[in-house]
Amino acid sequence: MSVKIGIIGTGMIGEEHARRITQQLTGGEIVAVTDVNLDQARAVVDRLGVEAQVYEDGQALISADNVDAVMVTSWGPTHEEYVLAAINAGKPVFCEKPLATTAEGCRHIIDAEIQAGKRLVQVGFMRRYDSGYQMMKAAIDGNRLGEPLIVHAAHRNPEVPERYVTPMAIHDTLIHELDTFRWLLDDDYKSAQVLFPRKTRHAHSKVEDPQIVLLETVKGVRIDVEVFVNCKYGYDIQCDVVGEEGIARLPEPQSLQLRQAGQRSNEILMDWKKRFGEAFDVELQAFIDGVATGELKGPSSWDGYAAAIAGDVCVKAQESGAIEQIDMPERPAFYA
Ligand SMILES: NC(=O)C1=CN([C@@H]2O[C@H](COP(=O)(O)OP(=O)(O)OC[C@H]3O[C@@H](n4cnc5c(N)ncnc54)[C@H](O)[C@@H]3O)[C@@H](O)[C@H]2O)C=CC1
Ligand SMILES: O=C1[C@@H](O)[C@H](O)[C@@H](O)[C@H](O)[C@H]1O
Repeated sequence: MSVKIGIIGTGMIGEEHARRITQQLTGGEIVAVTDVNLDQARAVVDRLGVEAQVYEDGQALISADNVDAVMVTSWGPTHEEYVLAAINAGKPVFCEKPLATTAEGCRHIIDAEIQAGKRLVQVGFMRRYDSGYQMMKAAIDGNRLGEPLIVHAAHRNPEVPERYVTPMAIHDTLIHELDTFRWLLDDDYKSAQVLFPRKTRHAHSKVEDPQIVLLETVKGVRIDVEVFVNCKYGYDIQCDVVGEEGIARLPEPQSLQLRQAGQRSNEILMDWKKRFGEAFDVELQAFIDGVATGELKGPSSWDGYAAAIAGDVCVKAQESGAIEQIDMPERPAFYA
C-alpha cells in the first residue's frame, strides 16, 4: 500500500518533489495539495496528471483523512505552523529547510515532538544524501584523514532575487553548511564571525555579497565558508576537509570534458535542482520508506534546531562584526 502524501506549497521545490514522488520514486503518491495561490496548486496537479484533491489551506490538508504524511514546501516563515499542526495530528512530516526561521520556532517543534513521544519530523537537509558528501563522511569516519583540523568551503549561487536580503545568506543559504559540517565532523559549533569583503557590483542594495563565515567547533576545527550568491558563473558547492594525514575534497558533479576549438572545458551547473537532484531522490525515498515502516531516520528536528541556533548567532555576528559565542543545549535522549 502506498503512502498518501499531501503537499503544502506547490512552488518551485514543491512541484519538483511532487514530480519525483509521482514519476521516479516508489511507495508514495500525491493525494492532496495546497498553496496560497490555489490556481498554481491546481496547475501543478494538472501538469503532473495526478488525482490529488486541492485543499483550501494547509490546516485543512493536514487534517484530511486521506493524508498519511505531509510535505511542507511553502516559504520558510510558514514552516513552524504546519509542522506543529502535523505533529499534533500525529502525522509524519517532511519539512524543507529551514525547519523554522528562528531557533525558538524550532524549539517549539522539538517540544511538541517529544510530547508526541515519537519521531515524526524529517528536515530537508539533502546534502546528507549526496554521494560526494557521503564519500567524505566515510573517509572521515574511517579515519583515512586522521583527525579533521580545518574545513574550507564555498556556497555559490549565480544570482538571487530582490527579496533576498543579507540575513538570508545565513538562514536560507549557509543553513545547509551549518547542518552538513555538524554531521560530517560529528561535532558542534562554539563560535562564529562574519566578514564582509568588497561587495560585488552584481548584488542589489539589500544584500551584502559575498560574505565569509568563520566557525569554530567544540573539538577545535576551524571552518571558513565563502557565501557568494551573485557569483554569476554557476551553482558551485565546494568543500575540503583538511585532516592530520590527508585532505578530502568534495567531488565535482560528473560532467563531460570537451576538447574543442583550442579549448578544454567542463560544464558548470547553474542551479541546485541539477546539482542535488540525486540527493533529493534518495532523501525523499528515505522519507517515504520511513513513513511506511514507522521509523523516520533522516535529519531530525534536533538537527534543524542545532543549525538554527548556529544560524541565529551568525546573523548576530553579521550585525556586530565580533566573534560571537554559540551555546548549544544538551541533546535530549529522545534524539540520541
Ligand atoms: N533543499 C534545497 O536545496 C532547497 C530548499 N528550498 C526551500 O523550500 C521552500 C520553498 O522554496 P521555493 O520552492 O524555492 O519557493 P517558491 O516561492 O517557489 O514556492 C513556495 C510556495 O509556497 C507557497 N506558500 C507560501 N505561503 C504559504 C502558505 N502559508 N500556505 C501554503 N502555501 C504557501 C507560495 O505561494 C509558493 O507557491 C523554502 O523553505 C526554501 O528554503 C528551496 C530551494 C532549494
Ligand atoms: O536551498 C537552497 C535555496 O533555498 C537557497 O536560496 C540557495 O542559496 C541554496 O543554494 C539552495 O540549496
